[in-house]
Amino acid sequence: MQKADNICHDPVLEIKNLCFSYGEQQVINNLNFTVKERDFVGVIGSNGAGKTTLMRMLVGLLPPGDGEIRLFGQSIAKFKDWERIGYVPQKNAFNPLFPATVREVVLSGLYNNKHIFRKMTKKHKQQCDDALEVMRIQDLADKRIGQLSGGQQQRAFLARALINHPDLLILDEPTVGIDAETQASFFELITHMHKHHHMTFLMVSHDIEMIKGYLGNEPQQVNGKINFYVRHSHDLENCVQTDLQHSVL
Ligand SMILES: Nc1ncnc2c1ncn2[C@@H]1O[C@H](COP(=O)(O)OP(=O)(O)OP(=O)(O)O)[C@@H](O)[C@H]1O
Repeated sequence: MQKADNICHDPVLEIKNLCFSYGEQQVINNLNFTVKERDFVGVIGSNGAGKTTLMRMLVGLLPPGDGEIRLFGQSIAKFKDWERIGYVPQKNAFNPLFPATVREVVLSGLYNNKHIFRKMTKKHKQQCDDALEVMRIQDLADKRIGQLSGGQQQRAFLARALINHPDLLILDEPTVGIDAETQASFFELITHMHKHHHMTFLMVSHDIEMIKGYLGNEPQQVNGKINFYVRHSHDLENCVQTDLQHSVL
């Protein structure tokens, strides 16, 4: 295995003096935090602590309040490379009649708002097939998303987040509402990806045992009610990029 520590420590995300309020209610108060390439960050906190608010700011769905957010070295106000960030939002209960197929859900990950009417090319179709294959859900491609089990749906949403080969993957309580066994295998999948691919992870979870098991017992930082547990890239054995398609998940 090749060791190349020096290429693994660029900051992916820098948060400086960040504050955020909904009206009079202050939710995030003077948050400072840096995530470096290939770190795995677990975000733990009680209900209403502001975790989802923070994630939504980081993916550009909420305008940041006071302070600064930098993504891949660039101020979020100027940041345009949204393909570099994959996002699995909090799971919502699906109406089984929701008309989109798994393939359509995964393909929607290719388009940001500006390109929603972009024509689908052969390359896009191949990217979609690759993401379905990586998540081992090719056989579900033409099923309606609402017909899938909770665990299968989460694989579909993960495939959607991976379709652009993101450098940073943000997951907001990805296993909520899923049985314990499926949760454990989902977590195994994520940690396998962390160890074997050149990706940085930020994951909100209520599963303190799983977070501690992978990231250690003590949070690296506490901000208000939000605790950040971290496993740094330099704790991993190698920093070599691996193509998602060429490893067995
Ligand atoms: N759109 C909104 N408008 C006003 N207040 C909001 C809005 N979204 C969230 N809040 C409030 O902000 C606080 C933080 O909410 P947020 O969803 O970020 O917390 P959380 O840590 O993700 O909680 P949970 O663990 O329950 O998902 C809560 O008090 C919530 O009621």
